[in-house]
Amino acid sequence: MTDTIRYDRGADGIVTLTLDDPDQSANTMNRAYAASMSAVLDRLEAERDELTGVVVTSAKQTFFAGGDLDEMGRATRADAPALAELLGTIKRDLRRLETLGRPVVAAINGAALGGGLEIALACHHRIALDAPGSRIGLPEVTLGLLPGAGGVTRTVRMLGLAAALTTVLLTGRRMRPAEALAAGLVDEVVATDEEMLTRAREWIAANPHPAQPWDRPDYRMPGGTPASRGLAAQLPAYPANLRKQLKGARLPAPEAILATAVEGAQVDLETALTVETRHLITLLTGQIAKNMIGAFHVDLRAVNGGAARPSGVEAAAVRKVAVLGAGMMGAGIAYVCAKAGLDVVVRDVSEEAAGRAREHAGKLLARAVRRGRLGEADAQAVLARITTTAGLDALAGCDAVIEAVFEDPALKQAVFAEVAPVVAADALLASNTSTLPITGLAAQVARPADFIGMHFFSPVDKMPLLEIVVGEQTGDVALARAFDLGRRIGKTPIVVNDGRGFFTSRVIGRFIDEAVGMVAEGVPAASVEQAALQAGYPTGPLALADEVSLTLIQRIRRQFEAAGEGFVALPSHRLVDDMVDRHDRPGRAGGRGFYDYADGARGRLWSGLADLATEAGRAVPLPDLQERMLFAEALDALRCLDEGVLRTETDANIGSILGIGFPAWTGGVIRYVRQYAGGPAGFAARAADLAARYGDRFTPPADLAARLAAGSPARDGQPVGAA
Ligand SMILES: NC(=O)c1ccc[n+]([C@@H]2O[C@H](COP(=O)([O-])OP(=O)(O)OC[C@H]3O[C@@H](n4cnc5c(N)ncnc54)[C@H](O)[C@@H]3O)[C@@H](O)[C@H]2O)c1
Repeated sequence: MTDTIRYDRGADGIVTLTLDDPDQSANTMNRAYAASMSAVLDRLEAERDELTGVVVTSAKQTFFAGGDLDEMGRATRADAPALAELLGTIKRDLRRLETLGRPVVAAINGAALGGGLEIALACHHRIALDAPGSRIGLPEVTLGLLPGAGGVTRTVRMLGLAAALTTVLLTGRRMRPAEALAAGLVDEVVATDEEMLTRAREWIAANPHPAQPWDRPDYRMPGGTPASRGLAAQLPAYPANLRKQLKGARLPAPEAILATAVEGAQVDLETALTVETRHLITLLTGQIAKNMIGAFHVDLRAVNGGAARPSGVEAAAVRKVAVLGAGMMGAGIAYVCAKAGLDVVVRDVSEEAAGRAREHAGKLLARAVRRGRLGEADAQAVLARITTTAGLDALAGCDAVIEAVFEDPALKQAVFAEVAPVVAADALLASNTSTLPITGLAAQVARPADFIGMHFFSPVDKMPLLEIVVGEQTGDVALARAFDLGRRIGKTPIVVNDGRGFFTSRVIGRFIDEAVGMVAEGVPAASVEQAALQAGYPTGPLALADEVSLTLIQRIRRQFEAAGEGFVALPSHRLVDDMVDRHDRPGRAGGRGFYDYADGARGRLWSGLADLATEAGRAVPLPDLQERMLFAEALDALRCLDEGVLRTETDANIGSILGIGFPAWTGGVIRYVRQYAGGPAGFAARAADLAARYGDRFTPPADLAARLAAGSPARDGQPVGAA
């Protein structure tokens, strides 16, 4: 088997273990690692008397990437014994390392996430290099897993139960080295490689006989053990607090992490490590970890790697961006572009209006400086890259235009006509419209091949998705350029074909329609909101509708109706009209919508809602409430695939989770169809059942099961949304 760890013993008796898997771009906890680590430990133990200490470091850009997700993502119940054995070997060797009787220092030269940090936790001292992009943490929970190479066991013993759970294990936070230091995960942060190795040697010299805290006779768990009086009094509240944090959603990984931590804190270290393995294997062989690994490891890598970028197309890199409109979106787009090192010129109707983009950037930058994420000089440099104007001259030389004026086709066309003669002759022309078809907008533009949709999400600095919309005349160079620009500013770009609302705005509309429709039927609004949160949606649909604004929802629907194009009247339309036209409840910005708002904060659901329903207090079972929302979106996503709006399932899955809050446990909207109990056929049967009860919009595509049959994964878990 490949040797993945180099062993070098210096004249000073210090052994440097260099993690360097020759077959992979990053080190992972695969079988080759396990075999190499066993061999290394045999040798360390044999040479112990001649050794001064050990430094563990890596030859890769990242220190160590973590578990072998490709293998873990395929695990079935039949693989459980082999997995348990592999985990057992990995943990036994890390235990041998920390009980070697010689000082062991982790020289963390890059990202140490998951397995990487778990190796470092088995060292006596951790020094992290403050490398750009370096992140430290245990993000397993975000993949539906738990840290199973000692990560739960050691963080609980190092930080205490409460701190380990709330700062590291349940958040899955990927921390910068300075944050990891503050959280107590590393002991030192240094600026250079040399300093890291010097400090490692110094620490070894000063600590010839170290032991892990938990191996010392006087060890006390920080914050007490579950048996101690203080913690015992708080423990019964933990599951309830977790439920509250998850807004009632039943997610197996956080629950398993809590169980592992509490159980492990009550037993000796060896037993705790076994408890961890047992819980990890349950998660690994279940469906939800597969869904999440599929989305956040496989799909995300494919999308960011350029699966949708036209291959072999050369596209000149964008250097100077014109942003038209300094509203909420324009200001956000200007900020992310400047932050990525691009020059930005923001134009609005007046100097004052345009200036809001700089104010917005100034606020975000000041916050980043306050939080220690950015130096003052760097912040000033970002701000200096943003120029604002009401004129045209400053736009000269821009090689991309991103338009974010009001959602009005005539206005959008007018601003493009104004700026096109001023910017570079081959500048990319992009609109951030959220619903208007790109082909229609391009019709009035001089260079339709360079025209494209770049649909950002609010707030732009936080939301990772970019939906690139290809119009009928959009050329491959424009697509490649938009894609490269998206990656340059740190976004995950999916690529879709044109259509009203494209993919994301259209499908999220079905979620809101279905929820509002249930309120119109007489389902209590609070039940609808709670059902969505328990299904794993990050926000209730009625709160979301208020956020979007009911006036906008009404306007978009009327545009759609006017355009014909297969418009279907829905029960929700009447309710939205009632809210806006008769009761003056336009949504959050207007201070009143489904909720009341005071001083910008969301208050209670409006008490008048029940009076607008056709029936009082309609009882719909919880699984139906949840699946009406999930299915409404999934069925429309399938239609998007049929109509060619969506080009790939991968884009659908990533776009649905990152853009419109489709529950992450599903692994994305099409994976939801595939992994539903009984596979696509089971999904189709349940859709037919919903159609019989609630309306034709749930009728599944006739050949769904056959169409999705290829590559359909075996299903061996239960959907949690209906729990
Ligand atoms: N709000 C969202 O969540 C969201 C999300 C994605 C896309 N969008 C789309 O982004 C666009 C802008 O939305 P927003 O929420 O930022 O709107 P906004 O109302 O906050 O800002 C629009 C800005 O455009 C400016 N403007 C108007 N006419 C102009 C002109 N002739 N030249 C230059 N600037 C002009 C206005 O002064 C205003 O500052 C819309 O097309 C919208 O559909 C919005």
